[in-house]
Amino acid sequence: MRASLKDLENAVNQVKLLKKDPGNEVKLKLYALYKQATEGPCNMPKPGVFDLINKAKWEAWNALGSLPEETARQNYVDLVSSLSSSSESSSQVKPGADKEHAGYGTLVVTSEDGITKIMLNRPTRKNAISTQMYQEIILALKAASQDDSAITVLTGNGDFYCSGNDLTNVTDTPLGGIEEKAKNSTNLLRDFVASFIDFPKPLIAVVNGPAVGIAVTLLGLFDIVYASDRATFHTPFSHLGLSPEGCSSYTFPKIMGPTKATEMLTFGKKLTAREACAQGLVTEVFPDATFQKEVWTRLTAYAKLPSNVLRISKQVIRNREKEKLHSVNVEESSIIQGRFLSEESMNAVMNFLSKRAKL
Ligand SMILES: CCCC/C=C/CC(=O)SCCNC(=O)CCNC(=O)[C@H](O)C(C)(C)COP(=O)(O)OP(=O)(O)OC[C@H]1O[C@@H](n2cnc3c(N)ncnc32)[C@H](O)[C@@H]1OP(=O)(O)O
Repeated sequence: MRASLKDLENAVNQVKLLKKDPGNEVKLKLYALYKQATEGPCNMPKPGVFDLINKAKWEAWNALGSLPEETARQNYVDLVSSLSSSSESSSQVKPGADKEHAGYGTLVVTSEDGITKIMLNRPTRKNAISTQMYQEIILALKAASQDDSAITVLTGNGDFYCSGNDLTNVTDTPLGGIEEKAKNSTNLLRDFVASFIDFPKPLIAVVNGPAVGIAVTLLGLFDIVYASDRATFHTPFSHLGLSPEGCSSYTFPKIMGPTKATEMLTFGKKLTAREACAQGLVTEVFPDATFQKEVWTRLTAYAKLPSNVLRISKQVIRNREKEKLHSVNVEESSIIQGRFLSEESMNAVMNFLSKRAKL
């Protein structure tokens, strides 16, 4: 039986529920099949050469030629069905599933032995931070700040800690266009960073693998940073036409001195875990083979200390910097808003999306 309009509608809803991001190529295919199924052959003028995202969409749709609408509908439904079954059968590690907090799509949040663990859970995208993940981290930090755990840990699932901002975040441009997108992204970035500045209890980063971009800059706002010796620390802002964020323009020079900070933030020098430790960004490095065991043993012992005094000590150490950090965050966010709209930044993102560039 051929797929009906109702089947198409159901498949569109199913796409929103996929547990795994299907990747840009599949998303383009879905876009093209949907347009073909609902509007017939491509009827849009070809976008200009710099409008790379719309050009990619146009090309995908146009490539379907005169494929009949019913066939496109069927192909769309079949493609979604294959994505749904592979997403259901994918077995991601979900430690502590019995203590898991429900309601997160991009994170696994667990509380056990006085520790709330927020684990970035997009391992097939190297834990890149999607818009949804930014929002969920804000919510998870808010919940953790009010729960009865003594400490909170941020870590990554899979071989990466986090590959930074998800570069496909720019592709869902709202009706207000790219300016509105830049404004929304900047507001989200500002609120996201603010939730780290304001976090009231000890916040520990368990850096299980490479860290990129905003995942690195934020480390200056953590109270302890433990790293596997496999981890690397890379802030390729200039390569991406972007400026420093996460309060790093203030915290990095304080932590490592202005010249080392410049090598990282301006020139994109990638540090090994041992180099990052020597520069004070990382607290301690562990061999990867024993990383999880050693770190969790230590954290479990720390979490047994009286939780009120842990909060108070953190606040004594950090509070006098808070106002300054908020003003740095506002300033950095406003500068990066302009960078998002720059040709340098747009070209870098497009090069990544069209697979011409990788770090
Ligand atoms: C809204 C606030 C904005 C705040 C601004 C923040 C600034 C930053 O965070 S800048 C840093 C941005 N991040 C990057 O530039 C990293 C881009 N990724 C890479 O260069 C590479 O993927 C990697 C070096 C991280 C890993 O390379 P590797 O060969 O090991 O793996 P891949 O095959 O490339 O990755 C698997 C899969 O994941 C996708 N992916 C990885 N990182 C990102 C990302 N940051 N955004 C979007 N997608 C990412 C990658 O494309 C692969 O996808 P496919 O399987 O579909 O090819």
